[in-house]
Amino acid sequence: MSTTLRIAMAQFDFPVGAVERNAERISQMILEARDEFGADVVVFPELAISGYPPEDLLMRPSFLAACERALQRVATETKGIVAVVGWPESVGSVLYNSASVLRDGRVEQTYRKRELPNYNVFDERRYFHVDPDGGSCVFEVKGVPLGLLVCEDLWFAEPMADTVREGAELVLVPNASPYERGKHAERDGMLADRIADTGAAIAYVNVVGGQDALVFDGASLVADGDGAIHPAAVAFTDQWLVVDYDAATRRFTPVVWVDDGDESIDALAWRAVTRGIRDYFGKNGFEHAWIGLSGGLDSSVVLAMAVDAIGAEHVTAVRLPSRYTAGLSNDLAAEQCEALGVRMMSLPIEAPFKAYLDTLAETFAGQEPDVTEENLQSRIRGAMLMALSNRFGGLVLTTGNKSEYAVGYATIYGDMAGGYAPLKDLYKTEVYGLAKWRNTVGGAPAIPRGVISRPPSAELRAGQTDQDSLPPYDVLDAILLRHVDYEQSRDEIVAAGFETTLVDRVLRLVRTSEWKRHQAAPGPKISRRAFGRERRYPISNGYGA
Ligand SMILES: NC(=O)c1ccc[n+]([C@@H]2O[C@H](COP(=O)([O-])OP(=O)(O)OC[C@H]3O[C@@H](n4cnc5c(N)ncnc54)[C@H](O)[C@@H]3O)[C@@H](O)[C@H]2O)c1
Ligand SMILES: Nc1ncnc2c1ncn2[C@@H]1O[C@H](COP(=O)(O)O)[C@@H](O)[C@H]1O
Ligand SMILES: N[C@@H](CCC(=O)O)C(=O)O
Ligand SMILES: O=P(O)(O)OP(=O)(O)O
Repeated sequence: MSTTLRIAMAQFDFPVGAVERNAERISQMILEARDEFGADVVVFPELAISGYPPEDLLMRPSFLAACERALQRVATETKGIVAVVGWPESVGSVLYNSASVLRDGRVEQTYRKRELPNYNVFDERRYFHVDPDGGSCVFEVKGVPLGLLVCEDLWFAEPMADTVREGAELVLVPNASPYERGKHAERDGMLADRIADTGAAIAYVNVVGGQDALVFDGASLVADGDGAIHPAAVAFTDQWLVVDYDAATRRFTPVVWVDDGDESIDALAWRAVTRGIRDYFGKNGFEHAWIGLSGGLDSSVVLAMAVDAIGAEHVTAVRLPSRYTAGLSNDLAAEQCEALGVRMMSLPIEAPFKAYLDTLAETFAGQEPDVTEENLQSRIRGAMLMALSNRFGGLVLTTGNKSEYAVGYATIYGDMAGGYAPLKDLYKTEVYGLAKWRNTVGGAPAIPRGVISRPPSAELRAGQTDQDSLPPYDVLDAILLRHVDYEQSRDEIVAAGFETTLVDRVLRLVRTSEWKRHQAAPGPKISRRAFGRERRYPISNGYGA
């Protein structure tokens, strides 16, 4: 008779640095997996003890010692079940990204990750080593030989091939794989390759949750030994996934498994950003968001995201009209707050603006007004919003999008003020797409139609629109996508048909606004190349192409 293994996959958030809390939850979850699901094996995501990525916490001996103690404590909970738990394993002065097989109250085997990602957002070689004598990890449960790999290992053929050569028929893979657009298809393709090479089945468990500028989607997977990849589990949601694995057929049957209903690009991006907001607030002890609401697209989308993330009762919109603010702007802001049930305040900035101008009048005598006066208004707004957060608690959500960050079209210490930047990795054209998508999700439009149809404007001088200073966003974004996300040079972009002077201008703006991005708030990465942690350019930079 064929053996069936019940496998519980813990697609949950294990916050970075919360070692004691993580260990306690892991211990409870092991018991839950055994007693409620009848699981034979329970698998946790990569580095579940420390959270991922622990960054330079890994340089603190006391942190590493706490992780080791936590793992040993968790091991004592493993009676009648096998648990796979990831942790940073310190051996003398050497550190490994490890996952241990815990059974019968002890650490039975420890596997050390072989492929350490060191590109894009990953920095693992800064901390971890590869064990030259490491080898594969194969262990039996109810007579079925299981293998163990960690995340990046699966993106290469060799570790899986070695593990299967050592006898594994089913390979368990704890992951900390951050979301970015197109990642689900990439993972499916990679799983298909590994199975085509080896014929072994795979259980892929990914962590979920926002961690500063990263958002992990979970979207865990199982794939049968014949290559059939089951639909991903619902993304961005903490949940147990339970499957039965039939050792004879090497196939999985879902027991507790919810497929992702809407995997459209916009739906996933919205859920990524709202999860990012929720976890940034939750993990940093904030409950309330303050948003300067202008009646323009960006602040309107950020407001709707904040409401979806933390609830309307935890969001305040602030209208900060100036002498240049159109009546329509104030009306649209009010319309949205009414539709979403958000409290709205109005703090006109005319009086402080006039006071600044009066105070500077003598110093600026004979000078023509320019961006100086424009930026003053933006800075007054920033100061007001920060004052509200200082007095009443909470965080200011800043509203800049990727197009604006790319070309420096935002005022430093002005509208760049704030703790978290939800749109930081979304080009303006993508923000339009998300606004339209969100309005299809039922109920009254979350983003007033009038906001979507009006031309974008900073409203910092009479009759201003973004297109006075910038090319149309569809053209700008197409150039930025090539240059920022695909690292194309000036010549390549010009060869693709864009006007030379425009390309030169845009690339110069990107180069000369690097310093602004270095001072910008974090925001969730959802593209293939995000500013901040991923695209790390020098500020002082003599390379112009
Ligand atoms: N999203 C919007 O629609 C929006 C909102 C506000 C402002 N804006 C626009 O953004 C622009 C902001 O103007 P800006 O960029 O001239 O003003 P800024 O004040 O944001 O930046 C210029 C200042 O930054 C400092 N600086 C310049 N280079 C630096 C470097 N390499 N290192 C450190 N500091 C440096 C200098 O003090 C300089 O005066 C304006 O065109 C404004 O209309 C757009
Ligand atoms: N009138 C306004 N009231 C509140 N907040 C405002 C107002 N105008 C601008 N803001 C804030 O600043 C950013 C950037 O504004 P742009 O209109 O893009 O220059 C905006 O998203 C609001 O948060
Ligand atoms: N290529 C992997 C690396 C993740 C890791 O090893 O943590 C991913 O992005 O999913
Ligand atoms: O930043 P906002 O909200 O004012 O949006 P826009 O730039 O589209 O006017």
